[in-house]
Amino acid sequence: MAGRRVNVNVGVLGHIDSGKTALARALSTTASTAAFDKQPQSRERGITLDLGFSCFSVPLPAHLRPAPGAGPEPEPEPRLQVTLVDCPGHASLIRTIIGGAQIIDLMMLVIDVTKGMQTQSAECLVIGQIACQKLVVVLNKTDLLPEGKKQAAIDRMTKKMQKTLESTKFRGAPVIPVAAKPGGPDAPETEAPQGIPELIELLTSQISIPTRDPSGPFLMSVDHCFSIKGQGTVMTGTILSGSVSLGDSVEIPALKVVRKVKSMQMFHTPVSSAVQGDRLGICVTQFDPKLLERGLVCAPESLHTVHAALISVEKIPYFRGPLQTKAKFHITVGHETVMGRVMFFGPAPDSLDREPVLDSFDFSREYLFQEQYLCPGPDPAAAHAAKADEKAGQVLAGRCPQQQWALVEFEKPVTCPRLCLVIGSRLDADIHANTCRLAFHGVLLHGLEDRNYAESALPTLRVYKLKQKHGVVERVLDDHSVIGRSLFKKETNIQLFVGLRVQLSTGELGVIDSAFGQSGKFKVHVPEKKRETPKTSEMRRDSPETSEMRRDSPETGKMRKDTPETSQIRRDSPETSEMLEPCPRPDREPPSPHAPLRRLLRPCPWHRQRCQGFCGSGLGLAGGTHMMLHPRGSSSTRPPATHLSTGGRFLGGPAASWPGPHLVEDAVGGLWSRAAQP
Ligand SMILES: Nc1nc2c(ncn2[C@@H]2O[C@H](COP(=O)(O)OP(=O)(O)OP(=O)(O)O)[C@@H](O)[C@H]2O)c(=O)[nH]1
Repeated sequence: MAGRRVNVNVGVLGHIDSGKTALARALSTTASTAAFDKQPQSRERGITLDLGFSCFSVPLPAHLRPAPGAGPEPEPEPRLQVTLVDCPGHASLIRTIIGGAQIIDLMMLVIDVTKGMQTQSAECLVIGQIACQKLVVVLNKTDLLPEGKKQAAIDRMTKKMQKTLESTKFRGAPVIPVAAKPGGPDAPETEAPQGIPELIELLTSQISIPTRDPSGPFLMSVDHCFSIKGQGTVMTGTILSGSVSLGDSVEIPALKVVRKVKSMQMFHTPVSSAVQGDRLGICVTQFDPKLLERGLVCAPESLHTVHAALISVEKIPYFRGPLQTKAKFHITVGHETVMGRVMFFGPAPDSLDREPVLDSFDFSREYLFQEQYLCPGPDPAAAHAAKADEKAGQVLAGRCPQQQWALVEFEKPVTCPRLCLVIGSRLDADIHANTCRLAFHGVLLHGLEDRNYAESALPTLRVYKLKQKHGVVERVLDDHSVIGRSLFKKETNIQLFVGLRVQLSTGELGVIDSAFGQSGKFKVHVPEKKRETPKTSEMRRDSPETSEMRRDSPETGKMRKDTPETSQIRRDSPETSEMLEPCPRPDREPPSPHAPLRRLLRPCPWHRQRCQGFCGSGLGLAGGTHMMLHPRGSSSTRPPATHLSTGGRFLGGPAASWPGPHLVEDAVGGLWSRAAQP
């Protein structure tokens, strides 16, 4: 058995034909069964079709040796084994590239020096940013540069690459020139590669050994599977977590098959155990290799097969266009890529600034449904996204939350570990279009294993839509109460809304106290003392100004139906944000926030058939108002817009910040509505 070597995985990524395989070949001393385009199809087509693995080893550099006295006694001649993961460059093989990038510790981005950054080099850089911590840029084919101008051309390209990296997390990464196969394909094999010792020196200086953890469940990503006569079936791959020893039982979860480990090898050398980060071949018996091309092998029952997942999501800035709810993407989860449909959602408005949590999903929190992923900054997609959500009434006052999530529903179940990387892409996009096909990335926070998750799990997901409607203050009863109307129909059971918050256009917050009469009117309690003003009567429903506005404004009617205009107004109104603050009403606790509302929610159009209203939109309260139609800063002499908002729970501004002293006639409502239960 071989002694332990320190193994690191270095990915070789780049545009097609940049010379990745030639470079891996020039660097390697040992090839695995799947290296250097050994597949007959690869040779026929002259391109890499699958991940290729090969390795070289060097004396363990001083900076990687444990300090004297720290850790176990070092071996007499410890070595660093660098496993090269040669990824395909062809655009159609991006899912293989994504799979390869997830098992590497350092990425070599190979650039054809005569061409510079090309489309797939850029995609590889994006993948590297998501999956990898360190980068070395290799400028290949320097032999093709004219002799007299070689150095100047290399310097120019080095500068260009450094500039490209400036806006990435790899800022300041080293750039090195080489010629992996001087003279090209027709050059004699005796033609020595150039710059390889320098590259090896650079790589060893850049490598840092990630903390390897032998504890935790064993998980290995398998990239090749083949049989050896008289021995059994060999699965080769990289250990993603835990460790494995001879005689252990391992499961192939996609097939629900458990087998015992008969023998193991690392680059042709038998070993008795292996840990996280090691490149390994596991031999088992009685398993047909045709059943598994690539996938996962794990400790029995340590992985889950999921039909949908809740993921933390981040848009890839280079992806053009919006990320829309209901859109389908190619979703890569670990080493599997399947089609999936997404629904985006963000934090409730009162927790926009919460720090992102990337290791769990909190079902006890409330979330805000989003028509689209919200982009910060001057991204063109940002404006688009904001508009769509504005239309849908999902306005966060122009703010972008710290974290956004998505529910991904897979077209077929995927087997994956918890907290694994997820990448969403548009692999059907034209590969010649020179655009980034990678749309978003994230972490799988919670997998939904039940096939009937729509009925069993989704109702516990508290995703809401923000809705609003306008109402009218009909008359003032006393300093602390008013009678409102036009929020409810005659037949509505107003009792269900008692305790919900309303906000007046002048800023006072109130709470629905009770029904008033039989015609859908209601009594509002306003804790803050309102100021009597002659304006009150002027602003009554029967004031000519008011009725005129009502008649003439088509928007008014539309607002009542929660149309785009409604949210437009929310955004333009200074009061909007106040509606979203916690409500001061220490003397009275809100009722159970959502239970009474559920009956009144209508199903989300998306889930109508699926889960009978999983993210159903709520109904708004209150009727329309002419005041709402005046944008902020309007020169109109009319009073400011009036808001009467209600919520599934109390949302309002602290008492000290309540603005206006007036109680006015008209109102706008808002509702932070709860997803309906089926
Ligand atoms: N002149 C010259 N040609 C090179 C060099 N390196 C590679 N090539 C040639 O470039 C072509 C592509 O090389 P590969 O190593 O197959 O490129 P690749 O990036 O692995 O290709 P894919 O994996 O299919 O994307 C081959 O014809 C190589 O002989 C080099 O340093 N100089």
